[in-house]
Amino acid sequence: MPLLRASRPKVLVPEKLSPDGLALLRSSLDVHERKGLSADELLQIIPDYDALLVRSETKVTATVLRAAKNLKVVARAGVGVDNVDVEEATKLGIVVVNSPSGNIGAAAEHTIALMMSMARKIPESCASLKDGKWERSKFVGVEVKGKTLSIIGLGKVGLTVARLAKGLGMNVNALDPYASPAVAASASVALVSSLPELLASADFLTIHTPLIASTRGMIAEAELAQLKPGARVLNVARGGTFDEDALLAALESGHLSGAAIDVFTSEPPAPDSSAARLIAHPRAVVTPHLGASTVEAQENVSVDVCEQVLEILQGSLPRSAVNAPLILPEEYKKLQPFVRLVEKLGSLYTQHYATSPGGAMARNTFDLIYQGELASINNTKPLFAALIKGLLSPISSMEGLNINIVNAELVARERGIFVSEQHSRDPSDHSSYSSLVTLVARPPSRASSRAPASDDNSTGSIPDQHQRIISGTCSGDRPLITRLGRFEASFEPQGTLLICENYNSPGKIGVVGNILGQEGVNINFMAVAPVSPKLAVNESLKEPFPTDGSSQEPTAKSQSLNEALMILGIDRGVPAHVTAALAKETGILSACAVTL
Ligand SMILES: NC(=O)C1=CN([C@@H]2O[C@H](COP(=O)(O)OP(=O)(O)OC[C@H]3O[C@@H](n4cnc5c(N)ncnc54)[C@H](O)[C@@H]3O)[C@@H](O)[C@H]2O)C=CC1
Ligand SMILES: O=C(O)C(=O)COP(=O)(O)O
Repeated sequence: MPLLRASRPKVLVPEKLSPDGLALLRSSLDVHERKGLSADELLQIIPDYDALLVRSETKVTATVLRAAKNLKVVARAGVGVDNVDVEEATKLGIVVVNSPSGNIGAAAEHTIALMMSMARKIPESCASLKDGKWERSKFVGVEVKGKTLSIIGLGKVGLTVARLAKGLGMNVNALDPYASPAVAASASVALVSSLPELLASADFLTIHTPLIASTRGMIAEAELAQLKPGARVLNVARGGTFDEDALLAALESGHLSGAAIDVFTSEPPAPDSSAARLIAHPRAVVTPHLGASTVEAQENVSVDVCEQVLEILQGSLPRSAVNAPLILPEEYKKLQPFVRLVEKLGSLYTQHYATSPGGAMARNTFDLIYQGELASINNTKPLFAALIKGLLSPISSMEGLNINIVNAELVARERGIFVSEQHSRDPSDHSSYSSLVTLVARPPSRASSRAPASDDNSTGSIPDQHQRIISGTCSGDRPLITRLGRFEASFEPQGTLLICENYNSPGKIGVVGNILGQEGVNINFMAVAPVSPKLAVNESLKEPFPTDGSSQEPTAKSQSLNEALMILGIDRGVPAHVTAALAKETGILSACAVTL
């Protein structure tokens, strides 16, 4: 049974986040806002937390992540994740999510605001006037209309800047190896194929790429020299894309008329650094990383990542995981209930077959068969991950095991679990259900005689009844178990369930009810699952019912149409001695409690 932590999951928020998102968390999580933590303090307290919510200031290093024993998610309330060691998070199975579009408009508008401020010398004329001066001739600017704005990186922010600049009457060209020509054309942006070509045409140059290997130091001395004398540059993306020494030199030499900078290599910049001298330069317009700092953007990103934190802590798919396989929104909608279902199949398997008394013989090779509409989904990685999580979480402490789409394959490999995923489009296989998922645990002899996770049985037909098989479907969003071993079932895999295999004769419900009553256990619902006629063993193998009142584990020979499963939803877990006592009752073959 999973080891549950007594307290509510804890979320650490070491930076200023909009309260709109945090309010979503407070009803189910403990939210601790701890602004101004030092790196050491963060390291000290991080082991306590299940989720960490950051903006750009907190450095989520490998050391922090390794110390974060309970951490399931790092949520970046913004776009850039360069302050998070995503590779280490991936290794540790920690999901990193961001808000890929919540602050795009804000960053683009800030870029335009800086461009206009620089063109019309707003900051310095404002400061002069506040200083009591009236210096009209000193602050003659330039117009942007008819000028060329050159954009490096025509992604979400770059494209929004392009559209705004077109509205100002600018000519816009862009360099981006991954930009769609159709999208660029629709925004009247001319795509150029080389950086020298882009630089040569720029009156204003702006960069909107992430800080990655190919963009670090991208605009250095040689590139600045290729700009027209008097050109102006902007950086609202990331410090480090421009070489700050070279930028300072180009301003000081007068080659550049201006630089507008929102982001710096080190934030806040060290007092004697080039960045600090850039900030002090009279022709630099600077802001302290304010691109995303609007009320609207902060609400957007806060709500976006807080929703994802909730989703992840509830075991659902995050919509914007940075370190997980991409899943299309329409697939997400279709897959989500099945992710829950498959996790339940795995957990039910482990608790019912692998860890229940008499079921200890572990099997590690599984078929996971998708039938019906589900068979047409190609990206089933979330389902695979859900299975691994379901199989393993009942036998691992929740603290130690943090399985998700990021690390599921690695964990499965390490544990020697092999899963062969099969897609069956044969309509006869899933009868009345629009989609059906079946988990088959292969018997050890067959499992060991084949290569792991290859795909024999590729037709998806269900193997024989001697295997441990669980099938399920979704009714709307509700998962439903439709088959458990030989039994045709229909129950929701939710809460604590007592599963008794018994001879289908009168009085069994009363016997079980009595024993549970003595333990003070309430029964919330009951379902009976008969043997499916299709799945019953050949009648010739059938043995007579025991007459001595003893009950035994069912063998292949004793399996018959006269057996049934009784599934009771109960209000608490039952100790092992109760299931043992139940299994000793006449006509009850086995009893097992599972928590799903
Ligand atoms: N100052 C601030 O407060 C904010 C800064 N940002 C930053 O803006 C940047 C852009 O964000 P988004 O537009 O959302 O990202 P995005 O991923 O939508 O776009 C980035 C674009 O850069 C292109 N790119 C990557 N490497 C390139 C290269 N070597 N040469 C040319 N193009 C290249 C990509 O193909 C992509 O189209 C990020 O660094 C982000 O962190 C975003 C929001 C606020
Ligand atoms: O979203 C981004 O990439 C940003 O740079 C915004 O940073 P911030 O959340 O304002 O610290």
